Amino acid sequence: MNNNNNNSVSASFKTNPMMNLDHIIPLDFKTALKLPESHSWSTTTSTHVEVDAGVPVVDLGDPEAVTLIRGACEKWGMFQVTSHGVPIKLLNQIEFQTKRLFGLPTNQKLLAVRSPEECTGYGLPRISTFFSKLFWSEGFSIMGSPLHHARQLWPNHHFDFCNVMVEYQKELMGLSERILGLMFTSMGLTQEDVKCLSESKHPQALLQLNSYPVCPDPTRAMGLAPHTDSSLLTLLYQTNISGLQVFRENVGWVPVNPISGAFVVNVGDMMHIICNGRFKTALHRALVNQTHHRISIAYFYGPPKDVNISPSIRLVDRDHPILYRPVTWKEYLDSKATHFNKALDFIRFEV
Ligand SMILES: O=C(O)CCC(=O)C(=O)O
Ligand SMILES: [Fe+2]
Repeated sequence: MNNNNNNSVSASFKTNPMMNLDHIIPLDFKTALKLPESHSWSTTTSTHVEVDAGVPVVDLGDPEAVTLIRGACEKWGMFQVTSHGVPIKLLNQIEFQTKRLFGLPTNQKLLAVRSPEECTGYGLPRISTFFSKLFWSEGFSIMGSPLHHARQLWPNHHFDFCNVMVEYQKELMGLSERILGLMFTSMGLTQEDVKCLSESKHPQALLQLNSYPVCPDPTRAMGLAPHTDSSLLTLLYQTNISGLQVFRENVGWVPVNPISGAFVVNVGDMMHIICNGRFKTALHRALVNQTHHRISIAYFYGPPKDVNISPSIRLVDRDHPILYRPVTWKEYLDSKATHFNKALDFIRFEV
């Protein structure tokens, strides 16, 4: 990934006037025996419904995979994927390195804190700025090589961490492209129909390591508040501890139970725009628990920064009027950094 890409996304966060350090520096969770007022949410997080069928699981080796993907994206905006080809050894390595990072003492993690101007490094999730209460979580964001921050954490022992993070991003870029292709095929779109992406040389991606420490009062705490991802698609590896939930209209919050070695695939806002709303963008959140430290690893795959993204004309007709005006990912991220979950409304045509 080149530095240009890096700069363009960080610029979106740089211009966000709401950034302040309270919303960047996480609590020292280990010393908190009680949930502090600053982290106590009035909305209860314990309500969830059980549904007969959960988020669909798609085996990429299944001849029906394309059909299953379409159904899942239309109904849920999410599915879990197995037989994806990413080596289990790499998944174990990234889990190990992520736990190694978050297991460091707080004062050491703060050596790699993200500055208000940047989008990489250690800190609270960026969406914290939109809420008066703080999240029970911490994160570490990476674009390309994490060398700069990793060196601050481990001056002499950062090589394994960096190698695993770089290798993981390479693998997940390949898998993202493959799944994106299957999504387009499932809607009958060819390369020609999504030229803006197929001609592009520089897709952008961000790797986000998330940590949800053991929490003294999980029913009043929030790991990560409800949001949609701004990406084309997100590949989430949630290891074996549950906490992720997806919202379904007329149903409520549905737990997304971990499947060993599987990725959760989220349809992001950019994909929702390209397919003129046919695929849902997944509204999801993460809850915390009292017994297990949970980690997750999110890989956000997006379009090149300055290519106009708009609904494919193949998916626009009398029954499906065009929903969104063209927008670049750069523009959209700026808007999301100001309007958060309302950003799609700002580019939606009046009907
Ligand atoms: O930790 C999870 O399960 C969800 C993480 C997530 O949604 C994100 O990083 O955007
Ligand atoms: Fe997310």
